[in-house]
Amino acid sequence: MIELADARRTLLAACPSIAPVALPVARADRCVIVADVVATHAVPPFDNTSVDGYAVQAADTVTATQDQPVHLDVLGSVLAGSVADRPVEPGRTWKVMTGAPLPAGADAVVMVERTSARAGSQLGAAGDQVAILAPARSGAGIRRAGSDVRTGETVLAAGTVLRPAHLGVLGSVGAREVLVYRRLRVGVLVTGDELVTDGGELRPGQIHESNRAMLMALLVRANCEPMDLGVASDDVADLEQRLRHAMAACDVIVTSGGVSMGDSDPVKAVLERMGRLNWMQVAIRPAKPFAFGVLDGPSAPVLVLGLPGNPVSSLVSFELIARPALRHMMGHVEPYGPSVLAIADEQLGRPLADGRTAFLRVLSRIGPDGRVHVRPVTGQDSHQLSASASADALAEVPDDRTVQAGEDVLVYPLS
Ligand SMILES: Nc1nc2c(c(=O)[nH]1)N[C@H]1C(S)=C(S)[C@@H](COP(=O)(O)OP(=O)(O)OC[C@H]3O[C@@H](n4cnc5c(N)ncnc54)[C@H](O)[C@@H]3O)O[C@H]1N2
Ligand code: MOO
Repeated sequence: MIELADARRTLLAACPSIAPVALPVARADRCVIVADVVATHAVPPFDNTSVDGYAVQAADTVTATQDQPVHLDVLGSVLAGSVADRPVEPGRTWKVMTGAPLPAGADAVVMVERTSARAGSQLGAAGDQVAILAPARSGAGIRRAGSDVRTGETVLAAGTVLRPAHLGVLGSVGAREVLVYRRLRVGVLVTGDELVTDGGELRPGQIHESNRAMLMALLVRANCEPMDLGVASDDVADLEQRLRHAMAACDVIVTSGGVSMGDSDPVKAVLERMGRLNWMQVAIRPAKPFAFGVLDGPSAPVLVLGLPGNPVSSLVSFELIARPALRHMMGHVEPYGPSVLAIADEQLGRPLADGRTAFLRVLSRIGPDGRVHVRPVTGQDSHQLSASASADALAEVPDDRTVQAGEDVLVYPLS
């Protein structure tokens, strides 16, 4: 058996690289950017007002009180998107709306609530007078040019995993497209003669298929574009035909089933004929068997990831081995998910010492101490998917020990 860390290292080293692509900003969420993004202009591009109010010279307002307001002549109104056509001079003011350019000559904006003109009032035409009820500090109510982003500043560094606010930042500096590692197109092929996909009556020996929808959803959550390759029967010709079709359309093919020691595993037979595959026995429970290889696709190399068929094994294999490889190909500097040091609320035992690190499915909660607490779900066998579905994390329990209630344990949130 091979340790998980070694299996992951070997796999990551074998992953083909993917050419970057320029995506419209609105379609780039969760992608990793390839190069630094440098602002070609300042944000905001000009001094502007942060409130609805009156742009003034602060010196004019020093004596203003509720009882003895300062009266200023209104030059007109400036809306966001328009510009004042003359400066503010002593005794004068422009009514300004949030985001409007600060008129020249003004050094403060008095909120409309601190004037005799209440919010929503129409007062703001040239010739009106407004009463200022409180003094304004110089600089109040003003957002300076470049106070968010300076010209020439690196707003996003290469390697950033884009989140919604980053897309906003790209918009704010005028970027329409961004160079990213693109989402991988990943074909999902489940295998097994016993699998029924149409929800119909089960004949003796048959079971309903469960892994395809699960793996496709896991891929979406990993920011990939899954492609359903259907269910291959244990017929070699059918399988080969499906795989060849997939190689033309996909960057990666994920298979489920047929990677253990079974006599008639067609996946093994076909993949071995198409390229060199690495068959691994990873020292983890579940998800021991795993296969991978790089096939010569018609236009580019195609990575094949062979997950075990047992549904829980498939899930755990994806989380611990396949997803890091996909993330690596999509430019993630940190391909592995986050871990949390949690407290075991119950004993996290293992049925037998078999040289494999157990990844028990656990349910987490935040305790009154503010820390993450976990307890195992009931049903830890690799066919007991319904039990695992109620878990939200994997707890790592080394082969040679049991984690006692109250002890710390490393956990990995599930997708
Ligand atoms: N002699 C040995 N036998 C097994 C070993 C071993 O080391 N020596 N390893 C076991 C482990 S661990 C696992 S995990 C499984 C992996 O088996 P395969 O990847 O070859 O998967 P299959 O044999 O095709 O299926 C296993 C099991 O899962 C069911 N299955 C498969 N695909 C689906 C699906 N899409 N939906 C629902 N259920 C599925 C299948 O019917 C089998 O019951 O091997 C052990 N054996
Ligand atoms: O690795 Mo298997 O997943 O133990 O059942």
